[in-house]
This record gives sequence, C-alpha cells and structure tokens, in this order.
Amino acid sequence: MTDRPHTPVLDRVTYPADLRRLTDAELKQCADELRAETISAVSETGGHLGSSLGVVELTVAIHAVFNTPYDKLVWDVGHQCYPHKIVTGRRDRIRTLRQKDGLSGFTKRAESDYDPFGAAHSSTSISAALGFAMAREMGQATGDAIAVIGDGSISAGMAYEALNNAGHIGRRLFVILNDNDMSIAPPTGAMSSYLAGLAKNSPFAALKDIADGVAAHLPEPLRQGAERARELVTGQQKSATLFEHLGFTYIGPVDGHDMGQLLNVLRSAKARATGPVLIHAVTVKGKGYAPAELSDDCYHGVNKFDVATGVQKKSTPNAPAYTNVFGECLKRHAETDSRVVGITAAMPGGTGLNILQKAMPGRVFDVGIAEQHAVTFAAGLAAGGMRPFCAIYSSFLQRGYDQVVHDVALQNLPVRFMIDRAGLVGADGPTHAGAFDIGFLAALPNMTVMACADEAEMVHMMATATAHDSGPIALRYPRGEGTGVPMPDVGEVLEIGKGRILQQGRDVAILSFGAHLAEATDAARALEARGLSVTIADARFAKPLDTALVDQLMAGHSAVITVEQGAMLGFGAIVLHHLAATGQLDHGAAIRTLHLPDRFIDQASPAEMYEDAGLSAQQIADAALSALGVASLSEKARA
Ligand SMILES: Cc1ncc(C[n+]2csc(CCOP(=O)(O)OP(=O)(O)O)c2C)c(N)n1
Ligand SMILES: CC(=O)[C@@H](O)[C@H](O)COP(=O)(O)O
Ligand SMILES: [Mg+2]
Repeated sequence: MTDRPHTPVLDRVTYPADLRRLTDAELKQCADELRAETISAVSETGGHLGSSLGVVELTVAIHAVFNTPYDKLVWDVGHQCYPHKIVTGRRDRIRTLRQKDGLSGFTKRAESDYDPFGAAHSSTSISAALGFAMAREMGQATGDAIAVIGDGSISAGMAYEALNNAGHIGRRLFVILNDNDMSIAPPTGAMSSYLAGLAKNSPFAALKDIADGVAAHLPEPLRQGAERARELVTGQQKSATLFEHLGFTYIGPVDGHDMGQLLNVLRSAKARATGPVLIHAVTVKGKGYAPAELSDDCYHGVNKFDVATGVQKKSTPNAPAYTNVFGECLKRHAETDSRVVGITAAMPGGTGLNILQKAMPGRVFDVGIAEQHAVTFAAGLAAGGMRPFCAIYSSFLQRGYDQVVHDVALQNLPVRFMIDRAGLVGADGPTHAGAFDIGFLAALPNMTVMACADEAEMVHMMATATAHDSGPIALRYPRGEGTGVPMPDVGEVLEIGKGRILQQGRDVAILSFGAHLAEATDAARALEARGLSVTIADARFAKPLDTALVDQLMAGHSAVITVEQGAMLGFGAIVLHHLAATGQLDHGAAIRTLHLPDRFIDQASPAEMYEDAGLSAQQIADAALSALGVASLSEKARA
C-alpha cells in the first residue's frame, strides 16, 4: 500500500455531474489530483500508466463540458481510461484494475454506463462514435458522440474508413486526436510525420493567447477553428489540413494539458458544431510523472512500482521468454540468410523484433498499427522472393484474417506467421486472449500450423519455418517464460506434420498441442500416482495432423485426451474430424478434447484463467479418469 495522495477536490467527485459543479480553477486542481491518484493506483496494480497520464486534463475537460453518459465518450483502445474510470463512479475499485474479479484495464460496457463502447484493440473509436451519432440522428435517445483516438491508433486503416464515412455523412461528431507523438514504440509512418508537422507549424506559444480568449471571438460557424483564428491574427495563410479535405472542421493543435484552453475549445465546439469536428490535442505521454516522461516507452505498460523512484517490481526470470527466443533465433537466421526479414504492426518490443531491428535496422519493417497491411505486405515480400516473418499477437491477427486467407493462403505464399500471445494472457483479459488462431488458421488450405511445447522446440520450429518455402506456416507460442529446458545451439528442421512421443504408457494417452505440455506432464504424474500408465505425446503440428500418431494412441490406450491453449474448434476438433472420418469414433478408445470453453474469460493470472477454463493439471487428470470411468481426483479428495 502506498501513501494515498491528498485529493480534496477529487474527493468531491464521484460522477461527472460533480465535475460540472466545479469552477474552472477547481477543475484544474481536480486534474492535478486525478493524476496523483492515477499514479498511486497504478503503482499498486501495474497497467497502462503513460497513456492514462497523458489524458488526465482531457478526461476532466470532456466530462465537464459534455453530458456523459447521455453523450457518448468512446476511448480508442481504452488503455488510457483509468482517470476516466476514477471520475465515473469507479474510484473505490480502481486498485483492483486488471486483477481477478476487479476492474477491466479497458473500457467495458458491462462495467459502467460511462463506457458506452468496449475496446482494447485499436482504431475502432471513430466508427463506433459515428454509429452513436447516426443513432441519434435517427431518433434514438442519445446525445453527442465523442471519439478520443491516439496518434498511433489513427495509423490504422479502419480509422480512415471511419473518417472517410464521417466526412461524407457530414453530421455532428467530435473526434479528439490525442497526439503524444508516441505509439507503444516511437510512431512510424508518413501520417505520424504529417501530424508532427501540423503541431510544429502551429506552436502553442502563438496559439495560446488566441485560444484562451478565442471562444468569444471565433467567427461563425466554428469551421475555421483555432488554427484559422491564428491565420486571422497573423495574416498567414495555411493550406487546409487532410482532415478538412475529408470534410471535418479542424481545430488545433491545442495544448492538451492546458485546462483553460481545453475548456474553451470544447465549449466552443460543443456550442457551434454542425458537422464533424476534429480537435487536435497535443499531449505528453506519461505527463506529470518524471520517471514516465523520461523513460523510452513513457511507461506505456508497467508492473507495480515505487512511486518515489519509479522503480518497477520485476520478478527474476526462471527461463527465457518465448518472445526473446524468437527474436534471437530470427536474428541468427537473418545473419546467414539475406532473404529473412521481420514485419511488425507497431509492436517491435512486444514481438521481440526489436532484437533484429537493433542488429540490422533495415531488415525489420514497423508498419504502424496496420495488421491487415502487415499481412499483405508480407505476402508481397514472399512473392518477391523474400522470407518474411510476420510477427503479430494472436488476437491482433484476427484483424488481418481476410488478408491471411486471400493474399497468403490462396496464393500459397511462404509467409511465416509468428503468433505471439497465443493462449490466455492474464491481466489484459479476453480482448487479448489468443484463443482462435488454431481454428482460423488450420481451416485454410495450404496452411501449416505449429505450436511449440517449450523454448527448445521453438528453436527447432524457427529452423523449420525458415526452411519452409512451399507455403505459409504459422508458429504459435504463449506470453511469458519457457520451461527452462536446455537450449540447442542450432535448430533442427522438423519433418512437417510429425509429432513425437515423450513417454510411452499403456492406459491413457495425453496428446498435447503447444505450451500446455507442462500441465499435461503434471497431469500424467498425478495419474501415475493413481497407478495408471500414461503416454505423453506432443503433436507439434495441428496441420497437417500426424494421423499415424493419433491412430497409434487410439489403438494402444483405453482413453486419449487432447490438450491445447485454444478455443474449441481447434486442435481437438481436427483430431475428432480425423477420427470420425476413419471410423475410430465408432468403437475403441474413449476420446476427450480439452480446450477453452465457449465463453470469454475475464482477466486474472494465466493460471487462474486456465483453471477457470478447466485446463489445470488436476482438471486434465480428472478428465482422463472420467474418460476411463474412474472416480476423479477431486471427487476422491471430496470423499
Ligand atoms: C489492433 C491493435 N493492434 C495493436 C495493439 C497494441 N497497442 C495497444 S496501444 C498501442 C499504441 C497506441 O498508440 P496511441 O494510439 O498513440 O496511444 P498512446 O498509448 O500513445 O496514448 C498499440 C500498438 C492494439 N491494442 N490493437
Ligand atoms: C494496450 C495493448 O494492447 C498493449 O499495450 C498490450 O497490453 C500489450 O500487451 P503485452 O504486455 O502482452 O505486450
Ligand atoms: Mg500516442
């Protein structure tokens, strides 16, 4: 527990209506206290601190000016919503953020009326806000719609689809561009440079005086914006911004930490807007907390930390993380093969591609938050003779699925998909769970799907993927550490579609696909303690399936249990299809498929989430006993 900050004004605020009763001076003080409260809370929970600190003034100003929750405030990604949660009735639970049974780390409709639209994947806010605006125009009882989107998130195609549509529709809508010149990593791309240019060409120093007093003097309609007001004063003509060409009124850039300026601009915009308005607020990621402002990642995502020093609490690793093993392997392959390149959609650190990026900057492409483009770009690279490794988290690859189907699989192009965060990820919860990739990839003709059981297997699978030029291949692996097995110096190219038996038994076989092999092995030990003889097998490939291995397990045991870290139409389903097609379901061994249940699982530790999913070692052993017709371990314990 940290010392709680002194927050006399914030203490008077439970809901936004309380903010609307404060004077402007009190709102400013409230923002300062809200920042301190956010730092204090996240120091106890960990989470997305830097982004939240950057929007403290925006949060207070928006809720003070607009009539939320009747007006709909849609945060893009939602990772910056902690101050918003504090002033929307959730301060008493803010120290449960991202924990089991606690507040979600993102906006979530089920949690509050003040979260009108859930998020966690980026670049959806303008589309959703436009939907609310049109619902209002079509007679529904809903007020203004306000989307707050970051400069990183506006790099995604979906944001442009929405701007294009909103500009065409021309109805009243507010988009606030929260431009802190940062994504998770420094932002890349031409749009980022464009926004930086807009900010640079209109420094606040020139704007501030105007904006502070601008509300009363702006010409009607407001379409000229503060930027246009500057032109009136200075006499300098500026060409229209991209946003104006798209049909928006552009206001800005404004200082996103100057409460007076924000209140003036929002009040003016609210009073006068008749069509879509984009307010360009320049902010600082990590604002007001020196350790965050000074760190390279602006404390985008932090562990628990000491408020006085900013030092984060990190546990000592027991084994190398899969992400790092991937990054190191890729670097080694790139050193000997000039065709090897890496592609990331704005996650160089998260995917481990920063390792190759540091060693050979020209061999890694950070394309911005643009998974769809990343996949088709990789397809083009493959068609052009390169060996592209497209490293995308499992849940974010969902956004590029048509590209995987249409651009990669259909053309049988050798793109190597490196699918990090496969399986349950913990604190980020269901939005980030890598649940579906086995099923959605294995459904595709030409696709090979591997999952590594440990970090040594990953080294072999990286060698296999590098050598595999005959079509697309995917390798899935979880968030976090490997198991601590000895690491081979050189990876062996595996035979495609061939699994392995780790231990031969007689009674029951556990056939694992991927990183749940450790739990499968623990389950085997529990079964052995009951006197059973257990086979442990690692499928290595979901597609092509090692059907000979499956047949052998079915023939030699009374029960076969499949285990995977994925949703129900995944590895187990593939095994069942094979068994059904070959008549092996008609008689013989019992079969049970253990997978994630058909529901979304709320955030907790990965172990708790897997327990919730019925995939703990004990639950696997219980399933095996039940398949054998023996009383389960938990039943025994209860008896
Ligand atoms: C589709 C998708 N891809 C990647 C991510 C991972 N991600 C979360 S926040 C973020 C950076 C967002 O940058 P920005 O919008 O500028 O917000 P900031 O953190 O700077 O406030 C990224 C890449 C995501 N949430 N969704
Ligand atoms: C908000 C978001 O999408 C990312 O910041 C994500 O939380 C990163 O997750 P990892 O910590 O697993 O890289
Ligand atoms: Mg940003």
